Amino acid sequence: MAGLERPLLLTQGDPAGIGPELTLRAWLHRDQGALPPFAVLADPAHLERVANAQGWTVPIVSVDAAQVSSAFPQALPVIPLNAKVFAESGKPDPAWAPSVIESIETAVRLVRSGAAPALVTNPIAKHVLYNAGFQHPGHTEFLATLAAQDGNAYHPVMMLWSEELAVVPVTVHIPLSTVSSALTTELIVLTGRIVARELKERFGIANPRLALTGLNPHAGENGAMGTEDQAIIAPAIATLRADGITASGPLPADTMFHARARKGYDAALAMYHDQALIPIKTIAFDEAVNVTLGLPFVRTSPDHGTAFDIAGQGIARPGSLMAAIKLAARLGAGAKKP
Ligand SMILES: NC(=O)C1=CN([C@@H]2O[C@H](COP(=O)(O)OP(=O)(O)OC[C@H]3O[C@@H](n4cnc5c(N)ncnc54)[C@H](O)[C@@H]3O)[C@@H](O)[C@H]2O)C=CC1
Ligand SMILES: NCC(=O)COP(=O)(O)O
Repeated sequence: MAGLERPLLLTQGDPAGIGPELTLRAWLHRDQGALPPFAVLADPAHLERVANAQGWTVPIVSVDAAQVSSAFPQALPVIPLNAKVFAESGKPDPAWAPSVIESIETAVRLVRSGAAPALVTNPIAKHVLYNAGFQHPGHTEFLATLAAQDGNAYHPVMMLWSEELAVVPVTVHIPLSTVSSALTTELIVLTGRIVARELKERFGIANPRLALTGLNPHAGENGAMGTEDQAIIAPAIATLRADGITASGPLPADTMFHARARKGYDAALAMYHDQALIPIKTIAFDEAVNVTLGLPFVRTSPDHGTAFDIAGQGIARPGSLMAAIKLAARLGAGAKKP
């Protein structure tokens, strides 16, 4: 792929999920998908077992970061983890949590050292990691913690992006019952500023148009169906506009995702996880990409999860992972080497 001088790094994800087989599939589809060179940080023996179980011919080669691009045309380059993995597809086990975490930490270290322009994370199952003591809600927050090792603070923003629609949940992995208390004008303004800045700088949209949902039915029906829309969201929109950002809303969430409405904005900021993710996964499940904004490096991921129900059956579709690889390459092409 033109413009990308360094290879991308993929993390292993949950080794019992569909990440390993999708990574193998992405490499097999590398030419027809016009994918740039990438390596995966994983246990090569585990990947070999997954490939053999499917009867797929995928040569796997252990490399260091400097050898990835030259190895990629002939074999799937793997940067080996210290942790060994004996996972069974479809059978999640917290025993593999150290390998999952090692893969993410190593990928971030390599990206920050300049060895790679971007990372693409394979899906992790949050509850499995929590059972092993993992303290972060998901990748998004963990990556911000790892980034902060440089002494700066980062507010990570989750954006699900596709050609058709981009959505941002302002609150992310919290119980629905706590959304109202977590939602503040400051949080919405901070999120909106990051989205506007990165749509401009990373996605090349000169004047990004943001549309903000309300929280309540009919965006609160003038306060009769809830007060957050007028008391919290409307002032945030006023502040964003005062910043010079094109922002509309609060809009009733039920009518802002149909095809005509989508033409009116570049990103929809929704107030909670499912309000944002249901429309994009309905419209573009096989193409949408999860991209983290607000970090000092590029990170993308497929929109789906570990899909333990189909892992190891060879039927998982690689479209979203391949889209994540392509978007990482596009955004990473502009990333400066430290
Ligand atoms: N970026 C990440 O690390 C993400 C991780 N997750 C994690 O994944 C786990 C499972 O989450 P679920 O809600 O069940 O969502 P999921 O996306 O894993 O699965 C939902 C449904 O979609 C199907 N599906 C998913 N990806 C597919 C693919 N590539 N091809 C064909 N079918 C596919 C599955 O078989 C399942 O029926 C959770 O523990 C969650 O934490 C979920 C979303 C993103
Ligand atoms: N539903 C999206 C999701 O769970 C992705 O989370 P993250 O692991 O990318 O933070």
